[in-house]
Amino acid sequence: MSVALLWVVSPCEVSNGTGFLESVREGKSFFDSSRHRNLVSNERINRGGGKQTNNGRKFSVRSAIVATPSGERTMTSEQMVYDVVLRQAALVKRQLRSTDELEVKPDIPVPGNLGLLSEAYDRCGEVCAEYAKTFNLGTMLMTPERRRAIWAIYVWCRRTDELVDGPNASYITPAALDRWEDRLEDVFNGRPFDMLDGALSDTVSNFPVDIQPFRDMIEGMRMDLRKSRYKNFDELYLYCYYVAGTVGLMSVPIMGIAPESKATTESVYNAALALGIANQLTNILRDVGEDARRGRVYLPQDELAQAGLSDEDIFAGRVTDKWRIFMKKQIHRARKFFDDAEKGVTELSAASRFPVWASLVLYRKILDEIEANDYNNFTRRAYVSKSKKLIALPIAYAKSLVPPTRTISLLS
Ligand SMILES: CC(C)=CCC/C(C)=C/CC/C(C)=C/CC/C(C)=C/[C@@H]1[C@@H](COP(=O)(O)OP(=O)(O)O)[C@]1(C)CC/C=C(\C)CC/C=C(\C)CCC=C(C)C
Ligand SMILES: [Mn+2]
Repeated sequence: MSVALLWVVSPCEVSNGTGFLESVREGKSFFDSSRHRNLVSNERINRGGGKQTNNGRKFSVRSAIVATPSGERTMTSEQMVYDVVLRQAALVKRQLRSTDELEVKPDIPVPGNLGLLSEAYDRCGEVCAEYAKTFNLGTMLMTPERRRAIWAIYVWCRRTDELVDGPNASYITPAALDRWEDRLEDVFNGRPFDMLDGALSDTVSNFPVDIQPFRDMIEGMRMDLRKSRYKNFDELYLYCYYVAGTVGLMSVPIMGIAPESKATTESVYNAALALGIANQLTNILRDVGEDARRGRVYLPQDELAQAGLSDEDIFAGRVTDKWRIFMKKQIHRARKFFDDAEKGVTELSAASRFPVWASLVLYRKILDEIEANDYNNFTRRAYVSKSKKLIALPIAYAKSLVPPTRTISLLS
């Protein structure tokens, strides 16, 4: 049945006594206030209006963890995450290889609802334009169907991130995140709660997007609530997958792999995953000081200790030689993930390559800026100036014109 139709009389709205118009109003009010407003109407998720499950949490990559009787894991985070990559790649392979050939189902023209759906997408576009200007500009080259689908996913990710990072973060509990996950299930079942969810419902009914990366992003937010230290890189990798690698897996089914590409689907998904990991590692390296002021240290504890450093050094914010050597290694690792990602961007459909190259080139430059700041990421925020962005964008555009590999790829 049409998403738009279910949207009007959705069981969750009925059971909550909230009507369609109220949901729409929620979506609208979302745009009324300025940058640091509450992106999610937390009312419903906070007050427990959502469906309850018998056993609390349901699925996530955690369920794929193989544990010994003593509770130890027998797989690395990378192996666990690879299962999700294979699952998403298989879903896409079952459909057509490229969304160029993918039949985008037309919205069922229910009078009055078509306009609402397109209004919902427009609102997603507005959020995207406000929060991610350069990226939004890049999406302008994509086909309208893909562009609006990416907007809808962007908005869901942004709202999810805002739950733990936004103005209402201190009220967010694991139970609230469970309800946000129930709401996600409703989105995938064609029962969106508000108009922004409605756009996502429509997107996931048109493109071969698996729900698992979405669930996993919520799992990353749970992790942020319960954890402020990471024992080693394996633990950090899992966190980075949850909050950012997932974005790569959500985006590729929309962006599409070029029909002429001979790269394997898995290799493209691996590259997408790598870009998410690279971005998040960069984000962590940029925000060391800011995170420390919130009592958080994302850097692997064992690597800090090996470098002769501890949390105290980070809280004190001293840029010492030990710190510089440590940071050089961390930056080197992040760059390797960017290198892995680069191998896959060229395989994407032509119009999708530019926004990805643009975001890759600009995010990667943050690492150069950390170096230029002599590794002071305690009190100086590394950022890419407008002029540097202006120089980088034509380079990204030129890269996007390089056609995909035409021979069977050996990309891992
Ligand atoms: C073309 C493109 C970049 C598409 C992605 C669009 C999209 C759906 C973005 C969602 C981003 C988002 C809101 C994620 C929520 C979690 C989060 C905030 C992660 C951090 C992003 C940086 O944001 P910011 O600097 O604002 O962080 P603060 O919250 O302020 O701390 C992340 C670091 C991760 C973002 C991850 C990506 C953009 C992954 C991109 C990967 C692809 C698009 C796959 C490309 C395909 C190949 C084959 C390489
Ligand atoms: Mn954030």
